[in-house]
Amino acid sequence: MSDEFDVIVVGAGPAGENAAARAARGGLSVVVVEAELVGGECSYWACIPSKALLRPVELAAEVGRVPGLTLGPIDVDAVLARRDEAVSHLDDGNQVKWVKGIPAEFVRGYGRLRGPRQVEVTAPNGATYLLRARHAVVLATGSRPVTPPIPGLAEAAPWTSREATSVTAVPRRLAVLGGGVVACEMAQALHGLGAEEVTMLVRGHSLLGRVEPFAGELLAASLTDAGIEIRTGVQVTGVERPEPGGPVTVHFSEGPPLEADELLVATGRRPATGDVGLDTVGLPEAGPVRVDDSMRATGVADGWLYAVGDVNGRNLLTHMGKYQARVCGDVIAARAKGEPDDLPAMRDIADGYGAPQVVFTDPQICAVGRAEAQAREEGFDIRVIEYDLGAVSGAYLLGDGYRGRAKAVVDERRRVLLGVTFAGPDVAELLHSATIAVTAEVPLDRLWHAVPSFPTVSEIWLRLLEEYGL
Ligand SMILES: Cc1cc2nc3c(=O)[nH]c(=O)nc-3n(C[C@H](O)[C@H](O)[C@H](O)COP(=O)(O)OP(=O)(O)OC[C@H]3O[C@@H](n4cnc5c(N)ncnc54)[C@H](O)[C@@H]3O)c2cc1C
Ligand SMILES: NC(=O)c1ccc[n+]([C@@H]2O[C@H](COP(=O)([O-])OP(=O)(O)OC[C@H]3O[C@@H](n4cnc5c(N)ncnc54)[C@H](O)[C@@H]3O)[C@@H](O)[C@H]2O)c1
Repeated sequence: MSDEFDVIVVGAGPAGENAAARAARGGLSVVVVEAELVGGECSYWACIPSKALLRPVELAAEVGRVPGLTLGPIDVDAVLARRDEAVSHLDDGNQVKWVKGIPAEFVRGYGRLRGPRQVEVTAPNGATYLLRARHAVVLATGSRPVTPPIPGLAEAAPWTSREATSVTAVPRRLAVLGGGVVACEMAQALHGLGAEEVTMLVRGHSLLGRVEPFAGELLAASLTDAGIEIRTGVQVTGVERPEPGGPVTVHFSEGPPLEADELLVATGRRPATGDVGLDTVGLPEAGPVRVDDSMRATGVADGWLYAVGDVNGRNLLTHMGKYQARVCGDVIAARAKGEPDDLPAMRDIADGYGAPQVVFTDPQICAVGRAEAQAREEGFDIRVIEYDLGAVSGAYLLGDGYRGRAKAVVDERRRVLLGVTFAGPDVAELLHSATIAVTAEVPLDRLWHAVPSFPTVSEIWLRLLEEYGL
């Protein structure tokens, strides 16, 4: 194998894979370096297994809302077996084949920058060798979970999202530290799969900090109704697990301690930059790799370094990492060939709009664009419209007691949408309509002519526009 390529991609999660594919499509030679499994966190320990665990729980909740259907107990072994299928039994053979077919060279090993355009790879057997890039190096190393510095926490061997998504025996008593996306999704999944006592320990006063407050409230009500305990405003002061594999005890600044069989720590993630040689190219070793809208790292002479996905800290979401990667691969190819590098598709615009995100709980929480508070902070002249999703015929027909709500933030000056949030069962597929409306800045008077079918949940669009006065 040659040691020189047009492009070196470090990290083969969804972002790295897509950057490599686009650069190769542009005619460049590419090598992909991956330390663990091609497909990254998303494929094996994050998006895919978590959704495989949540789906039966969500479906069970839906069945419970439709009179005439009787729900049997969930066959947990079958659910775990399907999860194992979904993560290809942690075998990335097919993904490696895919990378080779891009075409790209693939090497298994840990990559570190070693000065401009150079990456040192440490192979699984410990051998090291150097790769050189003629045009660009793309860092796509993802992120790692954060463990807060709580006395005794690290020693208590808590679960991260990896252990939670690869669960083989559901614990009877589960404590969950955090109130964000991972905490909510995994609390609901594991509770639905048999964890009898699930206690969420939330530092703040609401779930899902960044979304519209009503969405977090609806989700909290649903989790509580299902039997999950949510303790808000708690401060964890210490954790103990005297016997490895034995019960874990969580201590608080106030009130009695909590004993559980496992403790899941879901307190955010940080970009995986600690040990990738950023110091050798004059960048800070910690924190995200700052990039411009062509995904090129700022502060690097000659502009040969790029960063896509979680590692640049823009939006820690698979679809956003893949989008950035498409921009990045195309820009690198254009620059390498001396072609125009500023075509409309060659800049990251979507991250600035407010990335679309679905939280796959029951109810699902979907949002795109700016929430009301953010729009106000940014000084927009806004009007807010809200509507009860349960009052839409299509939603009513989905089941009894459908609880949901929608909210839209309108830029009054231009009469376009700045942001939309849906919370309710089965609303995930609605989100893309909102993403199009927000991204394309469709005037409300034009949106009025996008007639939703009857009786679908999409009629929420009609109701929101009527609320606005159309
Ligand atoms: C539990 C959970 C559920 C999630 N669910 C969703 C979801 O439903 N939808 C969604 O959009 N997002 C979800 N996310 C977020 C999503 O997983 C990430 O945004 C996504 O994986 C980021 O992709 P990436 O390619 O940047 O990084 P990763 O997927 O983390 O991949 C990075 C790759 O780089 C490799 N690597 C790291 N350092 C090196 C090195 N020095 N040399 C060689 N290789 C290296 C790693 O081994 C890894 O394979 C979830 C996250 C978690 C934790
Ligand atoms: N469906 C999805 O799209 C999906 C699912 C899971 C994860 N993700 C992505 O993965 C990333 C990581 O998710 P996450 O839930 O770990 O992070 P998060 O940022 O969503 O939530 C972190 C939570 O931990 C709390 N917290 C932080 N430090 C704490 C401390 N010291 N003590 C107590 N609580 C503390 C925060 O208040 C917050 O509630 C997110 O950015 C998310 O976008 C996406």
